[in-house]
Formats: sequence, C-alpha cells, structure tokens
Amino acid sequence: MTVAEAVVCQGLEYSFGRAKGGSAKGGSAKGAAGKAGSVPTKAVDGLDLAVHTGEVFGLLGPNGAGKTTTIRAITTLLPVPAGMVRVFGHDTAKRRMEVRRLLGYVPQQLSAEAGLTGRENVSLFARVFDVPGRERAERVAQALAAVDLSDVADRLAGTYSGGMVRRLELAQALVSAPRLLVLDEPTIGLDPIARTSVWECIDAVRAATGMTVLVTTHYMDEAEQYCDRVALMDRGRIRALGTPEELKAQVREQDPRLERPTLDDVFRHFAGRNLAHDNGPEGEFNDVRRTRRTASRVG
Ligand SMILES: Nc1ncnc2c1ncn2[C@@H]1O[C@H](COP(=O)(O)OP(=O)(O)OP(=O)(O)O)[C@@H](O)[C@H]1O
Repeated sequence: MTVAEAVVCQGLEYSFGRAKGGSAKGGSAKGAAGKAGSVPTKAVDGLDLAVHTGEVFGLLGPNGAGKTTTIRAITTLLPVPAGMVRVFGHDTAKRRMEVRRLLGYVPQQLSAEAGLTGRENVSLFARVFDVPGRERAERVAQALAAVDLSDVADRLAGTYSGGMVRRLELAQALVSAPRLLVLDEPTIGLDPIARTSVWECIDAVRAATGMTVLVTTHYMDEAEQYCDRVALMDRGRIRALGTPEELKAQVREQDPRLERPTLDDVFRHFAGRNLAHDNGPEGEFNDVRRTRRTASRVG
C-alpha cells in the first residue's frame, strides 16, 4: 500500500449469522449477529477497494448490497481478521484506537440528542474524542460554523429540521478534525434544498482541510455531482469502479445504443439489474427498514 491511500480493503469478507455446525462465519463470533443454526448471510464477499487520500469516494448500491457492513468494518465497528482493512496504513484489526482517532463517522442511526442544544451535542463529541479542554469551545464553535449552525447553536436539537440535524451530526464528526470522514447515507430522506446544503458543507470542509470523504448514497445525481470516484456494489461485491465519466464511457463503448448513459444505466450494465427497483422481497423489507430509520433520525 502507498501512503496516498486513505483506505485499503483487501479481500474483505463479512457474514452475519452462524453456519449449521454453530461455528461463527465472517469477522468473528463477536461480530456474528445471527442465532446458532441459522443460515449465514454473506454481506461482503471478497471486496477489494482503495480510497485515495483527499478524494470524495462514493459507495453506491441497492439496499442490502453490503455498503453499511463495509463501512462498519472500515470504522472498526465490526471485527475483521488482520490484513483485510487498512486506514492510512493502520491495520484496523491491530490498531483500532489509532484508526478511530483518524476518522469521523456519521452513521445512518441518529447520533444527536434531541434534549441537548446543538452546541452541547458537539461539545459532547469533542470530549469523547479528547479535544483538549482549552481548545474545546473554539473547536466546537468552528465545527458549528462550518455547517452553518452558529445562529441556532443554543437551541435544542429537538427543534431542528431534518437537514439541520444532519448538519449537526456532521459538526459532531468534524470537531475532532478527522483525516477521513465516513458518511452513511447522509442525505437520505431530505428535500433537495437540504441535500444540497449538506453537500455544500461537506465540500467546503474538504476544500479547507483536504480530508478524505467516504460516503454511501442511493442518489445517483449526488454521486455524479460530488464524488470524484464511485464503486458500484451489489450482493457483497464491487461490480464497477472509476470516475462517473469513466464508467459511463465504458458503458457507451460496450453498448453503443446508450448514447448518454446515466449512473443507473451503468449499474444495470455491470450488475445485470436495476439499482432502485429490483431488490426482491428482502429489498422491499429493507426499504421499510430504511424509511423507519430515516424517520427516527430526523424526528
Ligand atoms: N445485524 C445484521 N444481522 C443479520 N444480517 C444483517 C445484519 N446487518 C446486515 N445484514 C444483512 O447483510 C446484508 C448487507 O447489509 P448492509 O446493511 O451492509 O447493506 P446496505 O447496502 O448498507 O443496505 P442498506 O442501504 O439497506 O443499509 C443484507 O443482506 C442484510 O440483510
């Protein structure tokens, strides 16, 4: 691996559940969430990936593709064997705390407290991430300013709109000045204006700090507009990887009928099915689960 890589995954595998004999599959017994005797689900199936330092990298794919599992392995929240995932050269299996200090993570689940003000929420993260006491107030104020929440910083987060909550969560992740910002569906459920404002904040912070951004999204227009490179993931595997323009050019070359392919066309071309509407019964269930999660996030 070169130092230019922020994240490297090599042959990353992760299964949930246990094999019939009772032995844990995937990362470890600790990470296996299913009951003994249940059939394991291979969520990530031999994934190779390199995210370059300083880029915005989009992990795209339908519900159940394995995006969140991949991100949770990268952020050390799922245990994987040594050698599978490195963040700025640190093996996540051996250097968990070093890796955690380098990254900011905004999960799909709500990570802000409705009963605290915006400033209190960000201060809490500053304490957890060991921002030195004498710098804390200033760093919290800077993080709130970066996401355009200074004016409402002393209001309860429970009074914020969905877009403001998402920007508050960004501030929480940014207060420790991470070198890698990991965002799991940061704009899902938001209206177009709120989506744009979230992306503008991400863009501005990246331009100012040079941090690397790894993001999952379902929105192809966002991926095209804001990601330097994307990986299209389906059933635990990467089906295509490159800049949006490179991927579209490949599809144009291989299928001249598609004169102006979209990223949806690219996905269909490489995965052999539609991105949005071809998930089967499990996909429909996941759609419901996602909507519920989104509703609980934005209150
Ligand atoms: N805790 C868990 N226990 C059992 N199976 C799980 C668990 N989490 C995820 N899975 C399964 O692993 C597979 C990959 O899920 P994952 O959440 O990583 O996909 P995703 O691409 O992030 O989808 P979504 O966009 O719906 O979150 C799916 O089949 C899912 O049902």
